[in-house]
Amino acid sequence: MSQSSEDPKTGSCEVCQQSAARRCSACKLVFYCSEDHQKSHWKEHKNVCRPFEVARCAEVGRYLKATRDLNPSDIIFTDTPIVFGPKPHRVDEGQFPCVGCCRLLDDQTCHRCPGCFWPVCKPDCQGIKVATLHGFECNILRLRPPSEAKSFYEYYRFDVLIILRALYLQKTNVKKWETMLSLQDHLRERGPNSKVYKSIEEKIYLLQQNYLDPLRNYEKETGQSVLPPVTSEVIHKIYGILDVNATELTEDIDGVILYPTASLMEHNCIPNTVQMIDEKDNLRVTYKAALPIKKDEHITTMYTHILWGTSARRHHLRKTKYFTCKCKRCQDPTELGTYLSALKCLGTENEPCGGVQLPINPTESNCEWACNKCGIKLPNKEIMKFVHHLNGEVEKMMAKRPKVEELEDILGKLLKFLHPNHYLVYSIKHSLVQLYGNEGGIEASSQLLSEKQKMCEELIAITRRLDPGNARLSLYLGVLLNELFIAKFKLFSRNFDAEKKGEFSDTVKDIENILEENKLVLQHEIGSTAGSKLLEVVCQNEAKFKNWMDSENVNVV
Ligand SMILES: C[S@@+](CC[C@H](N)C(=O)[O-])C[C@H]1O[C@@H](n2cnc3c(N)ncnc32)[C@H](O)[C@@H]1O
Repeated sequence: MSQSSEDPKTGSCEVCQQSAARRCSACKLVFYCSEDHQKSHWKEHKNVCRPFEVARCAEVGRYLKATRDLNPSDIIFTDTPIVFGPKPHRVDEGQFPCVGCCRLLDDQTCHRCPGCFWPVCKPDCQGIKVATLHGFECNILRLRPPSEAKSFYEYYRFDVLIILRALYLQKTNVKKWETMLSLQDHLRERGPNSKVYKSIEEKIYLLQQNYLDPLRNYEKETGQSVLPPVTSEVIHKIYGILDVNATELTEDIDGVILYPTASLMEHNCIPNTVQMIDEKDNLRVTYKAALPIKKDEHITTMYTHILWGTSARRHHLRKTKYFTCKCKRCQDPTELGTYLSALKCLGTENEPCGGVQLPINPTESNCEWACNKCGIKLPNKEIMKFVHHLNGEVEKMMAKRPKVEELEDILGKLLKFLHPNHYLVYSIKHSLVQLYGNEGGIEASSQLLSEKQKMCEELIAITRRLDPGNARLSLYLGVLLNELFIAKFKLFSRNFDAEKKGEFSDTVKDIENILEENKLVLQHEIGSTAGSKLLEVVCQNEAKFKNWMDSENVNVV
């Protein structure tokens, strides 16, 4: 039941294996040679066919609802992109995308597309020639009249390219064009008085002046029709649709992808699906159940950052997706018992009482915070200002690839004010565990390894609570499990006494379980470069561990 990058038109009949052109219209994954064979196979196929339907409610609009019980790892659907391209937001400095494949580049003296001279990762980048990627827009970009020298980022406005790609759908795939226009655009919230409207107007002006007007002149001169006429309202709509629905790629590829079915999924801060994008299969996405999903339950995904605290997540969702989230995590001041946003209570006159400050009602913007021990209250504004300041300090530090001492220094400062599970503390500790024992080529002390092990275990516990189905944090968890393995294996091999082999069987089992769990967790990341690299490392570590066991003659049944 595998699908190739372009959905095949024929296959072999599920019943008689003859060549077949009739496809199941629900899942589009299986073929039949005749109606009779399709009908006779339905009793069996219905158990694996598309397990959801599109439903609608006043609160959320359209959403996906399970039509049968689903178990973790069950495939819910796969989707191919409607459109893919550079992010629709301006790049002002730093890295910029290759116009062929959106891989990030940082050297302005990079290779150039021979047609339009825009930056590419390599002269033969696959995307340059693909019509729906750079192929079509290249013809338009090269019509731009020579202009006075502008700075690199002012000239190469990567943010408008995705609109040209979307407009091209009118010519290449009317069905995709119509599907795109049927998606939620939130134009009401993005009206003329909004901040976003003004920035889109600026983009439309640029698009018109530099690309669409020269194109219209070209069409007049040659009598060819390249693109149907388009109004600025339609361009506003497309930007709205992209901002509300598109999936962002953030690793080494820096683009956005709009998928048809995935765009109908509802948000939840505890998502019950995992999204797997296959870079090697034309960015096909597969959604699998991450948690058990009962028939009639909503099938959900995550639009924001799972490691952000409630206030930051809700702010992001309000500003970019125009709704307020009311999920279980958002309503719980402790965020599922993780205390991810909690501050230490400084009590009165900076005399700590040992309690923690938590929002009284986190779904109410501007809610007061109160200590869970002494009850002292603080205004939301004060807390937000303080956390914002600390966040700035952390971002500044992380931008310069800090060393262990610098990370420990900022961690010490954060821990004076924040709960040890606070998300800023989590991010510093996540970096620290990767450096402990790996810096400077010096053999780590057993004390440092024990510290590393303890930190990994604490972070793993938080990660599991936040993301019980490994829907979003599998790479984070994979890194932690790998560092935990390193610490435990080093400590074990140091303390190992060949005379007392039997006493170590629990430790061996424990280490084997960590490796096994990590291989399962990283299955979710197999389509990403970082995930597949880490999986390779885990497999190498497993081989090292087995070799060591063999060399020491340790046999645990
Ligand atoms: C990607 S679209 C999802 C499909 C959309 N409901 C529709 O009818 O086209 C995102 C939009 O759905 C709505 N939405 C998604 N999750 C929601 C939630 N948990 N609560 C309220 N609205 C939600 C918001 O309007 C959001 O901007």
